[in-house]
Amino acid sequence: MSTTLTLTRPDDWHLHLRDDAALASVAPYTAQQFARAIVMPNLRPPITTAAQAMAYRERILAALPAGSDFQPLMTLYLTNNTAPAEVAAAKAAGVVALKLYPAGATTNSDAGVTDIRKCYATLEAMQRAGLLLLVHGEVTDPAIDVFDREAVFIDRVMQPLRRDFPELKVVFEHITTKEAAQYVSSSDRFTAATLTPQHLLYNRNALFTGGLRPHYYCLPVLKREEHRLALCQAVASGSPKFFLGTDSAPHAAQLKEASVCGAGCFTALSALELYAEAFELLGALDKLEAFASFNGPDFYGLPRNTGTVTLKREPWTPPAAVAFGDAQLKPLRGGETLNWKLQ
Ligand SMILES: NC(=O)N[C@@H](CC(=O)O)C(=O)O
Ligand SMILES: [Zn+2]
Ligand SMILES: [Zn+2]
Repeated sequence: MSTTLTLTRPDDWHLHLRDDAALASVAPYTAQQFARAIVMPNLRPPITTAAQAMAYRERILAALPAGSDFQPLMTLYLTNNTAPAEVAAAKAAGVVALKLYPAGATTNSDAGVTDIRKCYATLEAMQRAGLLLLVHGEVTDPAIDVFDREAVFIDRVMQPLRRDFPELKVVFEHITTKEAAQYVSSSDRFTAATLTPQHLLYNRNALFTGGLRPHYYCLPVLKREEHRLALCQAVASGSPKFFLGTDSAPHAAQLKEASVCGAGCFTALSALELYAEAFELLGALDKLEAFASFNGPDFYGLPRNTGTVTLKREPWTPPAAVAFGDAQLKPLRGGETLNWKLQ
């Protein structure tokens, strides 16, 4: 049994950093674990222009600890009205991707896309410019069961999108089902997926263990065990189409522990430790480095990082709560023992 794991410095390809005091509270955790992160644009109001993305980037850099070399990779929030000209401006500003939120699908998605066909000219411009499309892959049709919304999204949105823009690079974010794992596995080189630690570690029972557990509630919601197993198989296969994206999504504890609980799990504080636990349970620790450090940059067409990080088998307990601006934030597995520790 190995007691030390050394990896090329990893990146987080799906992250929520929020803004203002919340940003200042959470950015240091990610900067400690990762060299780069894809920063989601679902602020209020959303980041929809290159100029807003550049200003947000400056606020992120200002929130980092002195001496940190962490690099935020910026994204725009795709709307029905995103102009093709904004794609050119985004490209020039170093923005790497646009994010598709079906309107109403998740946290801060009300400004999202109501019909993907309204975005076709913009998607065409992205395909030409080489900007990626990142997708929250759930339909919002209230007639579709919440647990089926990802699978139905594949038929209704993903298939037509892939047919109409075959060379647009698409990341199916935070996949949660065997249907999505299968779809991405059998797709061509223009499609990939991110996986969160919670969807590799837990099935939907975690939401109901001894009572309702709001800190395990995120979207897409945790699924049945057969789906978790399919996700585990996908990452254990070593396929380069799957890579690390925590979807760490901080919400103040008082808003999680409320009659209406916001969707999102905060995992940035111990992300690598949680992934190491998942890969160890799978007997696939040898696949962790490619998942965390190679597959993402290779798909995005960015250089791999240099330098390494080390995880040690060393039991520790992350704090049950940390500061989140003036509020509190409860990390997933806070107050519980983890077996791996980032050095
Ligand atoms: N994953 C979540 O449950 N929440 C995310 C939004 C998202 O990634 O869908 C958030 O911004 O809070
Ligand atoms: Zn999402
Ligand atoms: Zn997210």
